[in-house]
Amino acid sequence: MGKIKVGFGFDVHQLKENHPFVLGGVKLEHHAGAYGHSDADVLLHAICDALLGAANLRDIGFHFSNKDDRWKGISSLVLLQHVVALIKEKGFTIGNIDAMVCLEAPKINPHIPAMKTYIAEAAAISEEDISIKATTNEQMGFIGREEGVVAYAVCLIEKE
Ligand SMILES: Nc1ccn([C@@H]2O[C@H](COP(=O)(O)O)[C@@H](O)[C@H]2O)c(=O)n1
Ligand SMILES: C[C@@]1(CO)OP(=O)(O)OP(=O)(O)OC[C@H]1O
Repeated sequence: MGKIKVGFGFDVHQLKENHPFVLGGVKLEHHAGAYGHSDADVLLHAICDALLGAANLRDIGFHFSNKDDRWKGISSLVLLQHVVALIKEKGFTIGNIDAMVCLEAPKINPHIPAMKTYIAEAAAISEEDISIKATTNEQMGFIGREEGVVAYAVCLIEKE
C-alpha cells in the first residue's frame, strides 16, 4: 500500500478599500480587496500551506519570502504551480483539496466554478478533486466587520 499524507493550511489577509481582490485566481468586483506582498490570494495561500504541510516542506513564507521582490505582486497561481512542483519532486500526487473561505462580502458562490478551473489548471488535477466552500462570520469580529478575510484548507497527497 502507498503512503497517504494529510495537510492543513490557514491564511488571513487584511481587506483595504479600493484594492484589487483576487480569490482563487478570480478577480472579484468589490469595494475592497485583500492586501499583501503577493496578490494576497488567501484561498490559494491556504491551499499551498496544506500541500506543503502534507509533504513536510515547511510553509509558504519559507519558500516565498515577503522580503523577496521576485514575489511582489505575483499571482498566487504561480506560487501554487511552484508548490505542486515541490511536492512532485518528493514523489507525491494530490488526492484532493477541500477549502473554506470566511468572508462577509461579497458572496463568492457564483465564482467558485471559475476558481476551481484556475486551481485545477495550476495544480494539474481534476476539478472533481477540488472543493471550495464559503461562510460569512455572521457579522462578528474582524471578518464580520469586513476588515479581513480568512481561508482554511485540507488536502490529501499520496505516493506509491
Ligand atoms: N462570502 C460568502 C459567504 C457565504 N457564501 C454562501 O452563503 C451561504 C450562507 O452563508 P452564511 O454565513 O450566512 O451561513 C454559505 O453557505 C455559502 O454558500 C458565499 O457564497 N460567499
Ligand atoms: C505569499 C507571500 C510572498 O509574496 O506574501 P503575502 O502575499 O503577504 O502572503 P502571506 O500569506 O502573508 O505569506 C507568504 C508570503 O511570503
